[in-house]
Amino acid sequence: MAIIHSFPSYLNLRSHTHGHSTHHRLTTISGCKPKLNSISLIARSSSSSSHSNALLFEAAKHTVDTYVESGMVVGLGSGAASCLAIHYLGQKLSVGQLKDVVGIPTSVGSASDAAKAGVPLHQYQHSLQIDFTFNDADIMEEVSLNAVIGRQRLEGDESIIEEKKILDVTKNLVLMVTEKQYKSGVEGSIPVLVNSVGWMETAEEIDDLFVGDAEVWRRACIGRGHAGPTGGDFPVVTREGHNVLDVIFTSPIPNLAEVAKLLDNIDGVAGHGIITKTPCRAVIAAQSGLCIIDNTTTTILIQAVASVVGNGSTTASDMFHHHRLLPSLFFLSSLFSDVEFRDKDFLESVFFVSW
Ligand SMILES: O=C(CO)[C@H](O)[C@H](O)COP(=O)(O)O
Repeated sequence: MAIIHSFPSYLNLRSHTHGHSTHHRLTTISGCKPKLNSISLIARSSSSSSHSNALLFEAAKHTVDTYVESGMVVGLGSGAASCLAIHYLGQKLSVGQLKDVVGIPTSVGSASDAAKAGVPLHQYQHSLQIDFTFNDADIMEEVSLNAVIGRQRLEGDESIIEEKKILDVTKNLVLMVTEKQYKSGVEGSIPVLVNSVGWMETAEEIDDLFVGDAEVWRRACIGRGHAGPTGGDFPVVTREGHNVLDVIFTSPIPNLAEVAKLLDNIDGVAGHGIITKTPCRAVIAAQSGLCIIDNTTTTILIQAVASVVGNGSTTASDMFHHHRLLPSLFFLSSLFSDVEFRDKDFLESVFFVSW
C-alpha cells in the first residue's frame, strides 16, 4: 500500500526506530488506559491479543500525536482503537501537552470513555465545525478507504446516523484499522437502517437487488435466543426507531461506493454503515509497523508505481504486502516534486511510518 504523509510526528516515530530497522517501537499498555508517561520498549509479546492491542495503541497514539492540536473540536470515534485514542488524548490533556480540546462523542461508548479519560465533551449539534475526527472501522476497502461501521451494534443504543453525520461534517478524518481489516474486496455484513413499519418489503427489495451475492437478516437484540432471518420477536430498534438489517455479502464486493448508492435509492432505507469520505486517511496497524494512507493520493501513486515497476496490475495490496516496491515509491516521491498536484504535505510524503 501506502501513501503516506509524513507529518511532524513521523520524525518522532522514526527517531524511535533504529535506522531503517523493521522493528517498530511498541508501547506498554494496560487494558484501555495507556499511560502517557510510562512508555517503554517491549519485546514483541508472545500473547497475540496483547500484541494486537499494542499495535492498535501505536495507531491510536500516532493519530492523536499527529492530528490533534490544542484548541481543536475533535470527533471521538467508537471501537477499540478509538477507546485507546480517547484515553491517550485524556492523558495529554491532563499533563498539559494539549489544551482546550473539546470532544464530540460519536456514540454512548465514546462519551463514556471520554468522561473517564477527562476529555471535555460537547454534544453534536447541526452546524458545529469539527476540525478532526478519528474512528474505528469494521472493515475497509483498499485504495478508496471506503469503510463499514456498525457491525458490532447489537443493542441499538448507538446511532449510525449521528455517527455518520459527525464523520461527514468533520474537516479531517482518520480511520484506524488493523491490516486484517484492510481488504481488496469487502465481505460480510453491511448494516442497513430501515423504517420498522414496512421493514419486510424493504428487506425483500434489498434481497432482490443483491440476489446471489448477499443474504438479508433483521438484527435481533442479543440474549434473545436464536432469532432467525426475521429477527424474531425482539428485533433491534435504534434510538431513531429503525430496525437494522444485516446485508451479509458472501463474496467480495467489487465496489463499496456502488453498494452505498444502490442502498441510498431504496425507499424505506434510512441509512447504512458504509462510509465514503474524501479526504480520508487510514492509519493501519500492521505487524511490521504503522502504514498511513491518504485516499486523495493513493490512486495517483499506484498508477505511477505500476508504470515505474512495469507491472500494470500493481495494486495497493501489492504495495502493502511487498516491501520491494517501497524504493519505487520513494523514487516517485522525489520525481513528483514539481508536479502541480503535490502540495507541501504531499512533497514530504514518505511511505511508512516505520518498516
Ligand atoms: O462501528 C464502528 C465504529 O463506529 C467500529 O467499527 C466498531 O465499533 C469496532 O469495534 P471494535 O473495535 O470493538 O471491534
